[in-house]
Amino acid sequence: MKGLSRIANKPFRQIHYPFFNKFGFSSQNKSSPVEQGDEAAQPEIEQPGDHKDFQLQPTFRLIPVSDHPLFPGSSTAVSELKQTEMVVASVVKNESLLRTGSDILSTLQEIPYCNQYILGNKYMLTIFPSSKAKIIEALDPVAPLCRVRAKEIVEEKITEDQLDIAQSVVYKFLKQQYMRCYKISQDQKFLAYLQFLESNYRIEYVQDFIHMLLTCISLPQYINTYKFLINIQRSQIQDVYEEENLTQRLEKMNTIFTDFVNKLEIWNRLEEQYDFRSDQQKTQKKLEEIYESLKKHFTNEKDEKQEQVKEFLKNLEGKTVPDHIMKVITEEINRFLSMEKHHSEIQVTRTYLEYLTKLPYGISSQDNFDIKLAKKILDEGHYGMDDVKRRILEFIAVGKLKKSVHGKILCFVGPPGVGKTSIGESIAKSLGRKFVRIALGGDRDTSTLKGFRRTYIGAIPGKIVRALKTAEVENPVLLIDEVDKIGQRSVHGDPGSALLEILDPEQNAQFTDDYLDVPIDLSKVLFLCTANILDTLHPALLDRMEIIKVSGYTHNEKRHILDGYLLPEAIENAGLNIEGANFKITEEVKDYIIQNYSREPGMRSLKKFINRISEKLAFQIVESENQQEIVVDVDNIEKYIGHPIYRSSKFYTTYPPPGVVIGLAYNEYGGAILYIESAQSTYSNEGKGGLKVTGSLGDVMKESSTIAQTYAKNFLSKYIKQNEFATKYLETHDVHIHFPEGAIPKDGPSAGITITSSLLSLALGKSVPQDIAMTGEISLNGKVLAIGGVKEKTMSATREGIKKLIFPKANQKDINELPAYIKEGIQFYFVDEYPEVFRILFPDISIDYQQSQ
Ligand SMILES: Nc1ncnc2c1ncn2[C@@H]1O[C@H](COP(=O)(O)OP(=O)(O)OP(=O)(O)O)[C@@H](O)[C@H]1O
Repeated sequence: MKGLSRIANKPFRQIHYPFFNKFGFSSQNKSSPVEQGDEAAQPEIEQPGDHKDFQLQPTFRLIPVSDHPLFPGSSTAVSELKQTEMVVASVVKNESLLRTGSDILSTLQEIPYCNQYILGNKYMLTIFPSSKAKIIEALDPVAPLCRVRAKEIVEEKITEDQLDIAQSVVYKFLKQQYMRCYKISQDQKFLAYLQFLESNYRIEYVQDFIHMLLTCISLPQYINTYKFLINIQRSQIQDVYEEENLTQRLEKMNTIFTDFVNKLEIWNRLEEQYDFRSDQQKTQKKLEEIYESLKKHFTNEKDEKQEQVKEFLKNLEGKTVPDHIMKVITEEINRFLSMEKHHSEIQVTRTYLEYLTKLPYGISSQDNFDIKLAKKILDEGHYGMDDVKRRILEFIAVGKLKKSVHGKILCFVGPPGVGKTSIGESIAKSLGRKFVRIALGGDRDTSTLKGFRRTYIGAIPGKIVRALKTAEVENPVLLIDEVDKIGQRSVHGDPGSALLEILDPEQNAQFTDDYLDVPIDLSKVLFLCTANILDTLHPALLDRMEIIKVSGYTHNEKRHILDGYLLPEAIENAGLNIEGANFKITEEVKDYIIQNYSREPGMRSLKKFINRISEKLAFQIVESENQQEIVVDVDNIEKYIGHPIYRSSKFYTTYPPPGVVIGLAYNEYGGAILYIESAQSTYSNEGKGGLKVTGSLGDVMKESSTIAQTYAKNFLSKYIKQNEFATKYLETHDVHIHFPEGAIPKDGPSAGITITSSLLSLALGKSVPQDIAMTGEISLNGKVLAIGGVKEKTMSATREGIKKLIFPKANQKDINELPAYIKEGIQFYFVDEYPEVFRILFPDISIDYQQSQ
C-alpha cells in the first residue's frame, strides 16, 4: 500500500494525524491496549529519544480515509478504505491485524465511535476525530490496515499574550473571509459558519474554527472540479496542522486562507469571461498557464508593488519636479503601498502615478534659431508656400533675438491637404523641438482636452497632458489640428474656452487637467493650430492667434510637388528604385491624373493615387518574368487607378436659359464655380414680387438674395425704362432662386452681384455668356464690396476654362499679387458699382449710368 509504505519511510515524529480518542484514548491513557516493542519496526525510522516512553505509547490501527487531513471537531464519511498517495490517515483503536475486506468490516463493526451504515452492498463509516496524534512507529505497514505506535498531541493552551492576535487574526479575519467566501461562492455553508462564529465565538473555540475552516476549504467540491487549480495543497494544510505553536499556526492559516480567497475571487472573474465547463479538456492547459502566472502574481505581490514604486521613482530620475507635484506623488505612493492587492482603487492609483511620474518636469530640448538651417529644412519639405515660409522664418528670427518663442500661436488656415500639418512638422524640425499633433475634430466635451475626473471609471488625462507625456519634453511643438471643428458649448462644457485656457500664455503656466488635478506648466509649449475656415472659430481664440493663410495649389504647383516630393516618396515606399528602373510614368499621364483625378486644392488625393500606382507597379515588377519596361500612360492609367473621378461643374456648354449665371465660391475645400438659377415661380403674371430661395443656404446668403432682389427691382425701374415689361417684371412676378448642388451647404455674402445678375437676366429675358464668372458682395445701393478666397476662386475658374472674371475693385491688389501663371489667359474686370457689371454682361443694352465718385 503506497500511502502506508511512504509513512513507514518517513521520520514519523514529524507527522501528525488525527487521533481518535473519543473514548478516552490518549498518550496518558494507560488503560489503552498497548502493544509492546515490535520487531517489525523499520530500521530507518527515526526513533524517539526516550526509548522507554516510546515503548509505552499505545498502538493503533491506521485507516487511510480521506483526500485531506481530518481535524478534531470535524467528521467524515468513508465508503471504502482508500489508498492515497499522501501521508494522510486516521488512526483507529488497536485491533488485531486484519488483512481482508471482510476482516476490516467485521473489525469496524466493533469500533464503537464509528457509525456504520450499509448502502446496498457498500459499507459507510462516519468518523469523528477528536484530537491529534503523532505516529512514532509503524508496526505493521501492511495493506489495507496497519498498526502504528502513536502519541497524542495535546493542544497548546492559549495564553493572554496570544489572545490579542487570536482575536484579530481569527475572529476578525475569519469573519471577513467567511463573508468574502460567501459572496464569491454563494455557498450557504460559509454563511452558516459566519453566523456560528458570531453567536458562538469564544477564544477556546479558536482551534475549532481553524479546523472547521481548513476542512471547509479542502472539501471535495473544490478538489474535483476545475477549481482544483486553486485548491490549497494538502501539504499546506498538513503544514498548518503540524505546527504546534499556536501563533505560528494562526499566521500560516492566515496566509493560506487569504491566498485561497484571492484565488477564488480571480477565478470567479475568469469564470465570467470563459465558459470553462464547456470545453474543460481543451482549456485545462490554458488554465494551468493562467494559474501559474496568477500564482507568481500572488507570491510576489509585495515585491511587485515595491518594483512598481521603484519604476515610478525611476520615471522621475533627472527631472526637476515642482514641490506641489512631488507632494502629491509622495502621498499617492504611500497610499499605493498601503493598499491591499485587490483594493478596488489600486489600479486607478497605479495609472495615476504612471501619468504623474512620466510627465517631463524640467526637461526641455535646446532651441535652435539658425535661420539658414530652418530655411533649408522648410525648402526640403515643401515646394512653394513662399509666404508661409517667409512668415515662419520671421517668427524664428524674432525667437532668436528674444531667445524665446513664448506666447506666439500661429494658426495655418486653408483647404485640406495643402501641407498645414506637414509645415508644422517642419517648424518643429527647424527649431530642433519634438513634434506632437492632436486632432480636435468634433470634440464636444471639455474632458477630451482637460481630462476626466478620477472618480469616473476608466478616467484618463486630456489630450494635452497625454501629448506632453508622449513628447517627453516640456517644450514640444504641439500642433492642434482642426481648431475650427471643435464642438460648440453644450451640456458637456465649452471646449472653446478650454482651448482658450490652454493657449492663453497668461494662464497656461498653471493649467489644471481634471484627471491630474495638479497645475501643470504649459508655458514652454509652442502651440500651432490648423483650421480649414475661420468662420466657426471662437472670436476670442481668433484674437490670440496669428493667422497664416495656406492656399490650394494650381496645376503647375501640383506638378512640381508631384515630381519633387510625392513621387520619389511613393516609389521609395513601394520598394522601387527610380534609377535604373524598368518602369516609366509618362509626363503626359501625370498631367492627366492631376486634371482628371485630383482637382481639389490639396495634395491628398494625388498622393493617394500616386501611392496606388507605385504599389501596383511593384506588384507587376515582382510578378513579371520578362524584363520589359512597364509604362504607365494615359491609355492604361485606368488599369492602375480606375475611371477618372472628375466631373465638370459646368451644367451648360452652350448658351444657358435667361436667369442662369456663374458665380465663384470659396469654401473649406478651396474654390469652385457656382451656378445660380432664377426662374418665375408662378405662371400667371399676377405675382406680387415674392422670392423663394433654395439650395441649403445659410442666413447670410438668404439675406444676400433679398438685398439682390431689392436692388434689382430698383435697377430695373431706374435704368430699364424703355422696356416696361422688364421694368415691372420683378414687381409683378414671384421668383425662385436656386443654388445647385442643393445638398451642399452654402453661405456668405460674396454671391451678391451674381444673384442680382441672375434676376436681371430673367427679367430681361437675356442669357448671360458662359465664359464669364463673377464674385462680389452687393450693398442695397449697388456698391460692390470686397470678398475672400481670390486665389482659389481664380484657380477654379481656370480649371473650368472660364476666361473672363469679374471681381470687386477692392480685390484688385490681391489679383495683382497672384503669380502670373495663375492669371495666364484670364481677362479680369474690376468693378466698384453694379451697373459696371451690367455693362460687361449686357453690352448691347445701354443704361444711363454715371460712375459715382
Ligand atoms: N508644398 C508642398 N510640398 C510638398 N509636399 C506637400 C506640400 N503641400 C502638401 N504636401 C503634402 O501633401 C500631404 C498632405 O499634407 P498635410 O497633411 O500637411 O495637409 P493638411 O493641410 O494638414 O491637411 P488637413 O487639413 O486635412 O489636415 C502631405 O504628405 C504633405 O507632405
